[in-house]
Amino acid sequence: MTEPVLQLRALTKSYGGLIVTDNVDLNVLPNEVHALIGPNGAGKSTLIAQIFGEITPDKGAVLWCGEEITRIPVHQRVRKGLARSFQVTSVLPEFTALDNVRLATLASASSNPSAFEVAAANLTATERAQTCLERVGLATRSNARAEALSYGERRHLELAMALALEPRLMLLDEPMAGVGSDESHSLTAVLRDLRQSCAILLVEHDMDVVFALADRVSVLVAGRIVASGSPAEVHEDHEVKRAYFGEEDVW
Ligand SMILES: Nc1ncnc2c1ncn2[C@@H]1O[C@H](COP(=O)(O)OP(=O)(O)OP(=O)(O)O)[C@@H](O)[C@H]1O
Repeated sequence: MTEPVLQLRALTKSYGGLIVTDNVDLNVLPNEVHALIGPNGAGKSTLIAQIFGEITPDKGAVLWCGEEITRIPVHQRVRKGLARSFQVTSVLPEFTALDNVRLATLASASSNPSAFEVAAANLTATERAQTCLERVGLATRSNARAEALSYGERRHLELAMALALEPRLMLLDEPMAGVGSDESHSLTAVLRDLRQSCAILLVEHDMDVVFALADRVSVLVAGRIVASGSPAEVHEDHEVKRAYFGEEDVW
């Protein structure tokens, strides 16, 4: 059986009396797109932050390829191959698209390099950055300053920056938020291509995107996973319809 790249075991997090993540079990297999859906306030972003290491869970475990990483810092997770798409605000506006991606590659570089390693890394970083920009369809914009890119192009740039880390799993929290329908189609195509390189845990409200991309879907309601399965199975799940959508089928 294929070993999951990521496993969550009974992950639990509360704020005061509010249980935001309630005994969550979830796994992501290599090269699958696993969508995490749920209504506003269900706890999706809090779960992603616990996986990435920005928030420490109260109980439970995060396993990376079978190894427990529940309490290790973010940068160590990144070195292991976990990436989170950068927010638009983390793009450096006065730097070119290429330099933004080159900088992202440094996050996975050695922390104490020799001069030879620095020179080699520089060359490799440029080549790697160019390849990443090509993968997301931004090759012709590599020398444009990030501030000159459209909002949709910047979202593509964030993906290129995450890809530069050569991740085994990419965490994407609402990558389509705020983009128009043309850009949404183009980002969907990019994500479909990316899964050849890595697994994706995708938080997304747009069900067309979820159905176009996901191999599996897990549904989070009030901090609990209420269903998990193929998109078709989840679509037919009565508890999902009741808890998430009311009785109406809005898909
Ligand atoms: N630091 C915090 N302190 C107190 N409550 C918090 C904190 N962070 C999140 N919450 C609460 O936890 C719940 C889940 O929030 P979260 O942002 O994870 O939900 P979400 O599913 O990502 O929502 P959305 O789809 O709207 O982004 C919400 O009720 C939120 O108000």
